[in-house]
Amino acid sequence: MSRTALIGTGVMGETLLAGLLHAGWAPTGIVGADRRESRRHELEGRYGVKTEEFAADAVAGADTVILVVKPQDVADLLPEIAANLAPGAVVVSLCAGVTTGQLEDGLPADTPVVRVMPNTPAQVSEGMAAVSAGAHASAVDLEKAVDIMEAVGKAIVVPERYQDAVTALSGSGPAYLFFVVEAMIDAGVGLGLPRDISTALVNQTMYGSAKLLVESERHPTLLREMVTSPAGTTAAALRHLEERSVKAAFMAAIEAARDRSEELGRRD
Ligand SMILES: NC(=O)C1=CN([C@@H]2O[C@H](COP(=O)(O)OP(=O)(O)OC[C@H]3O[C@@H](n4cnc5c(N)ncnc54)[C@H](OP(=O)(O)O)[C@@H]3O)[C@@H](O)[C@H]2O)C=CC1
Ligand SMILES: O=C(O)[C@@H]1CCC=N1
Repeated sequence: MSRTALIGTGVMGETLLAGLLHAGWAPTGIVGADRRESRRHELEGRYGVKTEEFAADAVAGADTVILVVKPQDVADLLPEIAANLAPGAVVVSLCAGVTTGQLEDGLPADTPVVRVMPNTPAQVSEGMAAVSAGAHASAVDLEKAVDIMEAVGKAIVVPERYQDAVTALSGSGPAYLFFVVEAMIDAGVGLGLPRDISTALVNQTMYGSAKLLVESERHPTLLREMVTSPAGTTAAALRHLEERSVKAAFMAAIEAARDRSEELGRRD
């Protein structure tokens, strides 16, 4: 029976764990590693998976090892798992900025490594992941990572040189949209709406707009123009956003995220 080790069970690790189980993966085939005892009990109780305190114990006998620790923790983790990695095991890293080359350098020679950038909508099976093969990963190894991510949403294969941009766009992307949602809810409250009513209006507007964008397959500019009546309310609002260079601010913000991803990849 195949065994998957999940190293790091914080926000993204738990998202993936829950998504895989929801997609029908057997809990007996997954072992999680978490250093905190209370967290291990929580995960075992909630998901029925086995857990280990030490990553080295979790990877022993695993054919797939998924790394979901903070990028800053990767350097300490690699020697720990390298010693116990089964021959031929694939290492799938979801860690922002960390390159396949850095991972390969810290793992036994020829270890197949796949770099993935997921996002949190995977919690509701609507994730978007980009997947890139390392130097020793075969097509089968790459497909294994794609299968894992397709269990919790969509996945595309991209050249690794795109990964920092992907991280900035779809990895961090949900946070930008939630930021816009927060701003709109606060604006509604500012206009005198009760917060629960403002929240219901904005949440469904966000959901409906996303669905319309995807299902209609129309360009967002067209969809925006459909809302913007001549000399109407939307035109008045959009003029304010343009005067305040909101699009440029988004571009600069996403460039900053890309730069930070590159910087995380330069850490020792
Ligand atoms: N959150 C997101 O939306 C996304 C996150 N990612 C990536 O996922 C990774 C995790 O992020 P996130 O889940 O947000 O962070 P969290 O801090 O929530 O989770 C990381 C977890 O890893 C644990 N950990 C660290 N070292 C070890 C170890 N040696 N053995 C076992 N567990 C360990 C941490 O434990 P402890 O608390 O004890 O340190 C923590 O529980 C990052 O690399 C991030 O770039 C990628 C895309 C999206
Ligand atoms: O903020 C971060 O660094 C991680 C990577 C992408 C989303 N969250």
